[in-house]
Amino acid sequence: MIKVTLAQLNVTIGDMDGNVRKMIAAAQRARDDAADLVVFSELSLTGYYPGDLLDEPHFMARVSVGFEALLQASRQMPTMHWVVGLPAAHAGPGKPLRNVLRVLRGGEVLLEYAKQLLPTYNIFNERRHFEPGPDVAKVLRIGTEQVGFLICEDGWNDDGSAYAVNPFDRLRDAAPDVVISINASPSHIGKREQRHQIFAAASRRNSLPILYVNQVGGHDQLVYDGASFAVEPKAGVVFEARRFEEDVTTLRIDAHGFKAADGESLPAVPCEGLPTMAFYRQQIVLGLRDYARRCGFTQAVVGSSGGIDSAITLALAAEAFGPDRVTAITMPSVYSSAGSVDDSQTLCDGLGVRLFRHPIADLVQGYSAGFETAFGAPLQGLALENLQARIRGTILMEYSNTWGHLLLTTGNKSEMSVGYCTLYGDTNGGLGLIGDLYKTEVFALARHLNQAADREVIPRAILEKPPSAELAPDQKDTDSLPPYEVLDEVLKHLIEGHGLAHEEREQVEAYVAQLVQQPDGAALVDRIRRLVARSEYKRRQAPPIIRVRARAFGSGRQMPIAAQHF
Ligand SMILES: Nc1ncnc2c1ncn2[C@@H]1O[C@H](COP(=O)(O)OP(=O)(O)OC[C@H]2O[C@@H]([n+]3cccc(C(=O)O)c3)[C@H](O)[C@@H]2O)[C@@H](O)[C@H]1O
Ligand SMILES: Nc1ncnc2c1ncn2[C@@H]1O[C@H](COP(=O)(O)OP(=O)(O)OP(=O)(O)O)[C@@H](O)[C@H]1O
Ligand SMILES: NC(=O)CC[C@H](N)C(=O)O
Repeated sequence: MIKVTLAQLNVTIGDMDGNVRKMIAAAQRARDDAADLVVFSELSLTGYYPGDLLDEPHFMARVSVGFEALLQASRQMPTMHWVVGLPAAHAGPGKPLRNVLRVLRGGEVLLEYAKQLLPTYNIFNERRHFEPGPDVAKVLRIGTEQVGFLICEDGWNDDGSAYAVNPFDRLRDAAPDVVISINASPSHIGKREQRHQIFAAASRRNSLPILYVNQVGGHDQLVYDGASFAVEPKAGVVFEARRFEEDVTTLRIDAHGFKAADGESLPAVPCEGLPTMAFYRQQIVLGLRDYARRCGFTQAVVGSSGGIDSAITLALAAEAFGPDRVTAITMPSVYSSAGSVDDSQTLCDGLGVRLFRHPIADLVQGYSAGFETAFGAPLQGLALENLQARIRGTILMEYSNTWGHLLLTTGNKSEMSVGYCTLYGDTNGGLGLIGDLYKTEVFALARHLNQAADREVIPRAILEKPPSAELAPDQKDTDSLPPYEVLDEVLKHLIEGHGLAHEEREQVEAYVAQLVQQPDGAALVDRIRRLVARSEYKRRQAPPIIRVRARAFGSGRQMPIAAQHF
């Protein structure tokens, strides 16, 4: 029997000093639990993923200093093994670095294993910096057990579908008693269940118990949900760590599998994860909190239109920062409905968020007059519509500059897909919270927030009004776009592809198949396809958004702009 402590930590990319402090604190807890080893996540020393910081000599010099500090700390706890992840120099041909795991004890490195399968798809880009490790299993005796090692993607090819190499093959030959897998696995809807399924299958096929340790926390657009777990060949997933939080937990491993630190059996792990909207909420709140914390923001500002997008953005910001740290600004123009101000007031009163009023009619008039004087033509049509959005965007940026608030942009995935937003206007901002949610999902999230709180967090008037940009008289989104129920299904078909879970994919494909049978249905799909392609330039200039789906705009969908898309 050995005791192992999984250290699911929220490390910060590049903060080697802070990460080492966190790792040492977790190791001390492991020592207090009399653990034989403490396991940290993939690239735990640097945080995942450092990107081109890996090319900076200063960065790698700080990695060396941090690693020395870990070695030094391991001398103070001489009987315990530390499993740490870091980038390490590679002397052979190819890239100068490898993504490695080292086992330390008493100030010595007992083993080094280099990641073999380097993900370079979707949001991952590891082959840009790392050379793959050789197809060799590394196993070490720790106490009574033989322990084998894997790093994240190494465990994702046991069905042989993605790479020529399957690291499980060599590992199975080496026949360890248990496998430690260190990971940095970002979450999106369905990801936890996908991990369980892949690792339960690999555990069964190879007859190997596996302990899977993930990092937790938000890093730019990605959120890591933690949810580290243990899986046994026969029983499947037998343990799960906390989700969206740090967790340092000690388990026992023996010939019969995993047990709690005191030898008791572990509570059952539910198969089902969080319902979709509860998941979105937690993912976004953690993503925002960590983004703001790491960038030094303690307050946020949002333009409040009385519409659903700004309402949900304000509600999530109030949850992440606390309502007293969030400012809303309502900026009515001559086209704004009375509801835009009144509903904003009701919303902000309910949230406990301060609402400022800054009408823009005079500014619009002043700009228009200046334009006409200078150029001899009036501002009209789309240019006049966009001017309102840009004046609002400028006021929000000036507020942000003056008081140091993070401006949250409110675009959802439906409008970002088709470019239904004004550049340098409502796209202004530092971070988008709902940019990976389709408009129909924004409504569903609002209903979820109300249900969960058992009150109208999002007032009924906001939930029930037809979406409108209110930039022209009696304007409705449906004047320019198909109803969101239709648009969203077509967009999922065009954008999400294999990122959709099986059931949702079937639903979407069936919907689109029947739509194209309708008169004008095929033309509508074509029109939407063109809108998506043509608005790539807007998405390239848009702020980062928090990813909740497998295929989010940003690094996960790298499309050319000046190109023929179909
Ligand atoms: N490929 C390309 N690369 C770089 N720039 C490109 C470009 N194609 C056009 N452009 C430029 O982009 C600009 C046009 O884009 P932009 O100024 O944004 O304006 P535009 O896309 O023409 O109009 C904004 C649309 O969004 C709608 N809207 C606005 C605000 C809020 C909401 C809402 O409900 O949320 C909806 C509005 O009703 C209108 O349909 C022009 O300067 C054009 O030259
Ligand atoms: N009258 C307004 N006062 C303050 N901000 C506004 C106003 N109108 C628009 N905005 C800002 O611009 C964003 C885009 O708003 P718009 O109403 O044009 O479209 P939307 O995508 O339907 O958003 P929402 O559902 O929040 O209304 C809003 O979310 C809000 O941040
Ligand atoms: N860091 C990694 O290797 C992550 C890749 C892996 N397939 C995941 O998303 O979990």
